[in-house]
Amino acid sequence: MAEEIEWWEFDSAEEFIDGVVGDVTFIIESALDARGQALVAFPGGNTPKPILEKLAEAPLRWKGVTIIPTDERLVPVSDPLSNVAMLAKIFLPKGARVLPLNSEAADYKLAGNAANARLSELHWPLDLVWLGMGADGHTASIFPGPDFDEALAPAKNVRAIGVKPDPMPPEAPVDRVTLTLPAIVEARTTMFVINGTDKQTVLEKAIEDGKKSNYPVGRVFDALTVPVDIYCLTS
Ligand SMILES: O=C(O)[C@H](O)[C@@H](O)[C@H](O)[C@H](O)COP(=O)(O)O
Repeated sequence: MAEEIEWWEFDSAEEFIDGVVGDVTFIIESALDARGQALVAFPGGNTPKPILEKLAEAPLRWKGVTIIPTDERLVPVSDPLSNVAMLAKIFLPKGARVLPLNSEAADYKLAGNAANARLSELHWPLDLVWLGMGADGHTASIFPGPDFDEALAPAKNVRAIGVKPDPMPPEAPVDRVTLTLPAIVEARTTMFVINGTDKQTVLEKAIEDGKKSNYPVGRVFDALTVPVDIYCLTS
């Protein structure tokens, strides 16, 4: 279980955005200073969009930054559900490198294998994994279903796998590729950014239940060893 969990609650969207942007900027800047490059994973969904747009205005040396999605919905990049399309649109103009997890692979398992091969060429671990959470307690694309156990305990050095959620999440009912639990927990820093008191209640329960949790996010918390910051917009 994460040794230290710090909750940051905001009732103003502006302060929530500024709070997350300030901390992510600091983490990227520190990685650039220490290693000359930064490797970060950003989530998809709706909550991060205005935060990412503000983050892109930060005066960072974006050319040294590689960004991957924490997970990807297996849709064409022209689809509004595409996570990498959102990241590419915001950060490619800044000169950052944005790497996709999706591919033209024939099925979701092959797409996972292709993503994993691509990721193996990066300098691990991640400097930052920024995670979102669905109201159903999924995080990244770690969902209940046939791939759940593999996402939590994949073969050695497997950082991404294909996932078929069961049940499918109504907001984006498609197959996915996700970072695996080991790829997430080895990150130098971890943050969760969530929106709404319903999600806050789910996350509190998941953390309390840990290993016994029915929520994927509870299983992730149980495995985390670094301090975790949770940013929550409560209004
Ligand atoms: O589905 C994805 O692509 C995600 O990366 C996912 O884990 C997301 O963070 C949550 O579903 C929350 O999404 P919202 O912020 O849109 O509620």
